[in-house]
Amino acid sequence: MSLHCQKSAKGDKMNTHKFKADIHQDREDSEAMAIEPPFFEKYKAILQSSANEKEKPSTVEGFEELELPLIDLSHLNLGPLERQECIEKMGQAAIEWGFFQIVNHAVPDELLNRLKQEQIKVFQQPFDKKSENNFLNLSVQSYRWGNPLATSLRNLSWSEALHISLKDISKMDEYNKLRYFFSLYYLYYIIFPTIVGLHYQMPSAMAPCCCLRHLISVTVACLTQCAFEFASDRQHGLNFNLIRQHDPSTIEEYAEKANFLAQRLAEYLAQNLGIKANYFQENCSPSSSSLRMNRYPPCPCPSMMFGIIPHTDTDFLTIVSQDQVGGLQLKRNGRWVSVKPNPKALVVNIGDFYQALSNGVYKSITHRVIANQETERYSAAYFYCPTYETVIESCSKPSLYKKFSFKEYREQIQKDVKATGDKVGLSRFLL
Ligand SMILES: O=C(O)CCC(=O)C(=O)O
Ligand SMILES: [Fe+2]
Repeated sequence: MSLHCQKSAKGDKMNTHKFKADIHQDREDSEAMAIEPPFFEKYKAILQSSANEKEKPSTVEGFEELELPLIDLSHLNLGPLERQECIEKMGQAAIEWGFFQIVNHAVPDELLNRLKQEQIKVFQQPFDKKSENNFLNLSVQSYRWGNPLATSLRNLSWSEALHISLKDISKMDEYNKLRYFFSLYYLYYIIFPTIVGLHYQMPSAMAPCCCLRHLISVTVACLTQCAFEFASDRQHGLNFNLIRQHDPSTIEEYAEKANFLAQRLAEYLAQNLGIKANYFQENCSPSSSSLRMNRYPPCPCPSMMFGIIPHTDTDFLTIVSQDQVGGLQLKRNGRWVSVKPNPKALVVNIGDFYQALSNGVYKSITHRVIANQETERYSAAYFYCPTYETVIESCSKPSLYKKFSFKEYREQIQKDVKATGDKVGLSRFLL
C-alpha cells in the first residue's frame, strides 16, 4: 500500500517525497482490492499536511498490558453468599476500572465464531456495495469507514464499522424476505381461494389446477428475483456463494443473547446502588439498543493514527466480543494501558448513561483501539441503550448532572462533533 512510513527512534515517520507518486499507486491498489475503503484518497489532505507536522498522536509507546477484573458469572448461581460477592466484585470493577471481563456468560463459543464469520462476510463485500445507502437493507449511514468529519490524524479512525440498530435487524434478512413473500403469496392466492372455493363448493377438479398455476408463477417470480440479484452481485465483482451464505439470523441470535446479558448485568450493577429492579425493563426495549461490528484493516502507519479514536460510549453499558489480535486500550490513572485479550471472556464497559445514573459512581472510561500494521482485527460491540425519550436522572442527591433525555444527549453530541470534532460528552451536563 501507498503511504510509506519510515521507522525512526520516535516511531514511524511519513516520507513526504514519496507521497505524491504513491497516491497514484494507491488508486491502482484500491482498484485491485475493492473491499478496502479508500482511506488514502479520502484523507489525502490530512495525511499530506500531517507529514510535515512535528506533533503527531504517538500511539506506539510500549504500553503495559493488563488483565481486566475477571467476573465469573457462574458464581451467581452458587449460593446467596457467592452471588452477593460476585455482584459486589462487578460493582467494584465498575467503580475502579469502568471495565471488566466476564466468563461463563452463556453466549456459546460456537455463536461467537459464527458471528465473526458473518462479520468477515459483510466486510468482504466490495466497498461500493458497503457504502450504498441501502446496504443490507439497513438505515442510511449504517456503514462507516474512517471519520467523515476528521480534520487531523488525531480524529481519524483507521477502521470500518457496520452499526445495526436492533429494529433494523429483521430488514437484513433477504431469505426472510423471500420466505415472507412466499408465505403471503401462498396465503392470499392459494390457501384463501382454496378454502373459499371449497366453502362455496368450487368444483374440486379446479382447486389443484388453480394451485398449480399459482405455484408456477411464484416460482418464476422468485427465480427472476434471484437472477437479478445474481446479475447485480456479479456486476459488483461479488462472490455469489458468499452472499447466498450470508445469514443475518446469526446477528439476530447474538443480539438477543447480548441484550439478555446486558439487561442482567445492568440489573446486578443497579443492586449495589439501590436502583429499582425494573428500571432497565421500563426504560430499555430490545429495539433501543444496537450492535456495531468493527473491522480494523492493517494500517501502514500505526504510530500515527488510531483504529478507533479515544472516546467514551454513550450507552448504559457495552459488551464487546473481540478476537485475539489485541489493541483495545483504556485510560487508567492518567495512563493508557492495553487490555489483554481473553479467548473465554467478553469485555464489559460502563457507558455515559450509567455514569450519570449512578451519579458518577460507575465510570465511563475513555478507551481507544490502536492500529496494527500487520494483522486485521475484528470486534463486535453491543450498546445497551434506553429509548430515545428516557430521561436519565442521577440515583442519588445532590446530583452531579442535569437531567437529560437520550434524544437531547445525542443531539448535543452531533452539535459538538460538528463544531469541535469531539463528542465532549457528559461534562456538558455537569451542574
Ligand atoms: O474494538 C474494540 O475492542 C472496541 C470498540 C469500541 O470501543 C466501540 O465500538 O465503541
Ligand atoms: Fe467504545
